[in-house]
Amino acid sequence: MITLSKIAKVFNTKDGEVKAVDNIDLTIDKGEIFGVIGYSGAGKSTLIRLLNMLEAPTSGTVEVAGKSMHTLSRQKLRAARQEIGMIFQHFNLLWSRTVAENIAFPLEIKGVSKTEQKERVNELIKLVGLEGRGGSYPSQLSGGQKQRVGIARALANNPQVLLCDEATSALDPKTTDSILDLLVDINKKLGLTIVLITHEMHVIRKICHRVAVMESGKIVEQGDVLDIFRRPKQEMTKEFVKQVTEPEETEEALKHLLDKEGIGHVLQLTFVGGDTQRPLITDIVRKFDVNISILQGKISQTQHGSYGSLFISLSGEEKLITDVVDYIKSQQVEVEVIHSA
Ligand SMILES: Nc1ncnc2c1ncn2[C@@H]1O[C@H](COP(=O)(O)OP(=O)(O)OP(=O)(O)O)[C@@H](O)[C@H]1O
Repeated sequence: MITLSKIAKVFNTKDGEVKAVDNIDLTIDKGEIFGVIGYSGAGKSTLIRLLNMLEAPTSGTVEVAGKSMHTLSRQKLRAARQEIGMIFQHFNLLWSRTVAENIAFPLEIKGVSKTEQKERVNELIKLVGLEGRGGSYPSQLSGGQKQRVGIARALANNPQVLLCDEATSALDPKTTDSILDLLVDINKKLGLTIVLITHEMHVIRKICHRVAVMESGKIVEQGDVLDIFRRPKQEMTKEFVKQVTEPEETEEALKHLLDKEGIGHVLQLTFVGGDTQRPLITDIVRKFDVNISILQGKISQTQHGSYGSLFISLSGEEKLITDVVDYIKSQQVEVEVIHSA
């Protein structure tokens, strides 16, 4: 659905050139929810804006839904953009228009008849769960409801691609989850390809199929979300994965435990997919003469299955500990000794 080849965007500023996007190649499949994660300044906004030509590339090519976006005339670009909806962090609604009028706006521009507009707006209001709010003004809505209007408006022209620019960053965690659920629902119902940018790994974990990690204008790592969780390679990726698997409290709690006398060996086990339901700890206790204490554990759900990490402490003879570690490895569960007694 989307192919970027050797795409670059250089801004000329008073202080010299800024390479916001630096020679990126990227392919996104039809029907996929693809996430781009990175810290502030990594180039995510510029990258997503290159997809609908809100930014023109300095070099490289952009293909979206079969069109070479970078070659289109202004008029053709306007038509091509109807295949690409976009939603924003601060919603970008028209404050003097009602919900229904906001959603109808792209249809008006396209010259759709009033009757058809009304029908389509009603469908969209239903799709995003805003029944009964068509006559309200944006100022009368909560943040989550405003984003629902943004989504309905972005879908008005039946696009093939939806771009989400930090769409949940202004929302509280519960509202974020309800908007993410809506995006998954729309992706499934309409087969829509979704590209989102975020600085929160929670967003990636919850809805994305694949993810690219961006740093200084480049993609430093990309892959299936579950694989990236299982084996992050780059330091930057490891940091983002930790946001979800080892939040600050876990780190603090572990630090506290590791400082204690007689904590023994501390192992971090990582389970993926069906592994999370296996009675591995029971197996270890039955097979080996060791004592196990469970220190911390967490299972997270991704679009492609579950992912969990468990911290345990083991006490027993040195040789036995090695045997336990080998046994865990033989069960295809990732294990790392993070503290030796
Ligand atoms: N219009 C512009 N003119 C000059 N420099 C720009 C422009 N837009 C972005 N940049 C620069 O390009 C780099 C990437 O910015 P970009 O906004 O794409 O990053 P980001 O990852 O989206 O960060 P944020 O989440 O903070 O927006 C930054 O160094 C930024 O200062």
